[in-house]
Amino acid sequence: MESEVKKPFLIGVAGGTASGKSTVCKRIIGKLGQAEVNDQQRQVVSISQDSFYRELTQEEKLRAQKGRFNFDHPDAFDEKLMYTTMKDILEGKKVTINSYDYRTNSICPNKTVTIYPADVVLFEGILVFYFPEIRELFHMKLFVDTDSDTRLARRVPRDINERGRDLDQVLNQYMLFVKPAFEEFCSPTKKFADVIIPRGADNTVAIDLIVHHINDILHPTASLNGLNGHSNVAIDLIVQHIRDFLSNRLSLDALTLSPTSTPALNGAAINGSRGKNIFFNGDPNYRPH
Ligand SMILES: Nc1ncnc2c1ncn2[C@@H]1O[C@H](COP(=O)(O)OP(=O)(O)O)[C@@H](O)[C@H]1O
Ligand SMILES: O=c1ccn([C@@H]2O[C@H](COP(=O)(O)O)[C@@H](O)[C@H]2O)c(=O)[nH]1
Repeated sequence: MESEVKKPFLIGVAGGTASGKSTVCKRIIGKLGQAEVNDQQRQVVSISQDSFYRELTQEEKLRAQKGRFNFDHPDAFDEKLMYTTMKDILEGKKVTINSYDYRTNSICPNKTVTIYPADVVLFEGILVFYFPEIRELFHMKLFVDTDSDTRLARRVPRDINERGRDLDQVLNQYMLFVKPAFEEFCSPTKKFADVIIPRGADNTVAIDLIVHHINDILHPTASLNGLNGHSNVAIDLIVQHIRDFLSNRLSLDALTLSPTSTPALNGAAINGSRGKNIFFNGDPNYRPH
């Protein structure tokens, strides 16, 4: 008998550099109890767009070493490889992806990672919503929206401590490429997101809502509300939030649905009991910042 093919629910997680994309993915995986599960058994896996940086020419490598190569431009990625890999994942195939080395600005030779078929796959990166064909593959799109001061303040120590850079290099690269490319290519893709997560992993309400949603996908029979995880993400999450809220017997007064949460849901916001906002982006023109 043929074994069952796992066709996963694919979630895109976009956001500027150091916005907290990988931390959000780790937090989701941890809350789903998947962090300690071995690679072959995992139901929820995360893949970074960094694995799809293309190989540089010799001339580009020399520029990269001087901080003069634009790693924030869409051309820095192998779009075709990203697309075929995501298609294979969606067909339930086992795939092999590259490991990327920031210190050498290149793919690690002889080091790949096997991604086994899973129920939920998170694909995170600065430009995961940029390429239309890839964008259309996602069942759910999240945008981690952290202000640029915070992102720069995080990127500087990270690049110095973990990516082998010095302060001048990090700041030059940021001013020359990272900031302009964020404004031109990354930030405009926020409008494609189903859910915008202000403050990334600090936003526990948003993370909990997303975890609930994924749990419903992983355990459909356990779902209290019979929601369809592939359809209206914003409405599903709001309904779940209200159900949880009521079942936890918290004060109804603390929950305020924004006036924009009309049936049309053109950019609804929930103000949670701890004053944490989650934006459900139904409106392409909606911008929290
Ligand atoms: N909510 C947070 N509070 C404090 N530091 C954070 C938070 N989220 C991420 N970081 C730190 O900021 C840096 C970038 O986070 P990361 O999740 O790798 O961002 P991205 O994947 O968007 O580049 C890391 O050093 C991480 O530990
Ligand atoms: O060789 C490289 C490749 C990429 N970068 C920078 O990395 C970030 C994307 O990674 P995040 O984890 O989302 O921050 C991008 O802004 C590139 O500038 C690099 O410096 N060197």
